[in-house]
Amino acid sequence: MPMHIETLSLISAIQSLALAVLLWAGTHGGPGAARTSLKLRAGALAVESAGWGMLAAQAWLHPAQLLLGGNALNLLAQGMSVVALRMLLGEPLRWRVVLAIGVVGWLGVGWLGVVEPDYRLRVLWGSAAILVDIGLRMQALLHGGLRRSSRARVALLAMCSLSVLLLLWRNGQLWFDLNPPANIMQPDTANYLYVLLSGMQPLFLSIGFLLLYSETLQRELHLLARVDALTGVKNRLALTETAAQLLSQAARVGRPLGVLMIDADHFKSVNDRFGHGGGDKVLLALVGSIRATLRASNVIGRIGGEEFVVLAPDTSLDDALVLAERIRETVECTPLLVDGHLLQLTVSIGAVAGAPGEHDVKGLLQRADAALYAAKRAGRNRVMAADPELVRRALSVS
Ligand SMILES: Nc1nc2c(ncn2[C@@H]2O[C@H](COP(=O)(O)OP(=O)(O)OP(=O)(O)O)[C@@H](O)[C@H]2O)c(=O)[nH]1
Repeated sequence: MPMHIETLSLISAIQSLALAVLLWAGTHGGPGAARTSLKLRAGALAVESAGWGMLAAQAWLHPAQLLLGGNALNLLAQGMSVVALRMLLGEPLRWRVVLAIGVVGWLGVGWLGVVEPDYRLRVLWGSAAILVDIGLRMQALLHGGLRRSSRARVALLAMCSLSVLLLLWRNGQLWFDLNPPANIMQPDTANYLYVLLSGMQPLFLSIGFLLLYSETLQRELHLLARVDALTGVKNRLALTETAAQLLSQAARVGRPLGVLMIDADHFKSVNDRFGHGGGDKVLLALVGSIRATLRASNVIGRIGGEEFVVLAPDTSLDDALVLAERIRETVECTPLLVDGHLLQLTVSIGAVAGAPGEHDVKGLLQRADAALYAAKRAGRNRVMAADPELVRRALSVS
């Protein structure tokens, strides 16, 4: 079938531009870094489109203009895509490396195209630069904290591998074919195939990038839905999930799980005195005090207004009581400065330990809550352990 490199290039230019517009249109909303990466990817597509446009308009361009301009745009687009992908994955951007690859690649291609023309070496040089860029992408995909099952990861890794194969085939064909094309514009089946396949890459890479973008948003939403916006600790949903995991773990290793339910005393009066904003600052400071007494394996979450839960793996009831007393003492002995006034906050704590093999998170939290209720009733600023009779009574009250 007769084909024209110019026509193929024009189709790729239009396709890349359309993709750039689509991706740009999708950059509204979404969290900061992911949105910026999508914009960068859209920008790369626009630059790539201009590169294809130059190839399509080769009849009106001087060969040196086409060579230097086309390769500059191509290398720039590759570099921008690498940085966009790494940004989306939260990996170090390595933009200096990317810039150096682009500049060295472009200078080499220019030298081998204008000063000492050698088509095969020029393609090899340009391909080497693009291969390093692809390597940076694959490295980010392999180490970027994506789940192994991530579809976007698989799709993009496959695309990168195909790009490598295409470059290897292109160079192999130039070095080992008996009758290789003398330049990209020559009407030749290998050239048609190369231009056609490289022209399809922006489409497939963009689909992979969008898949990755959507996975990233889902992951961020999942995390956001599990964090308490004020204090940054786990919220009720996340804490219940973690408690269930820790209980299963405790059952597996045959060790108890300590649970503390902590509630600030007379917090309403704090709000009345300092306003809601001042109360929020006190809650933040309270989390800081509690955290200061915890071990790395302990987990803290906020399950209500001024109510927190601490999960302590491998902790018996006795040890949980010791930990609770340490928290109570730390809070009592740490005066808080709110709007220039010193505030002496205290907490009441209910302590319980999930027996090895226990799986009922709700029941465990109810027991801790009953112990907390008892600590409040007994005068506040104290620690109480759950006892069965107390729990029975508390549950019949609620
Ligand atoms: N500043 C602030 N206050 C909150 C927040 N969530 C709940 N509160 C307040 O916490 C107070 C809790 O009051 P109560 O349940 O009566 O308890 P308390 O005054 O601490 O009394 P005891 O728990 O019985 O010692 C209420 O005034 C709520 O408005 C919050 O996110 N920020």
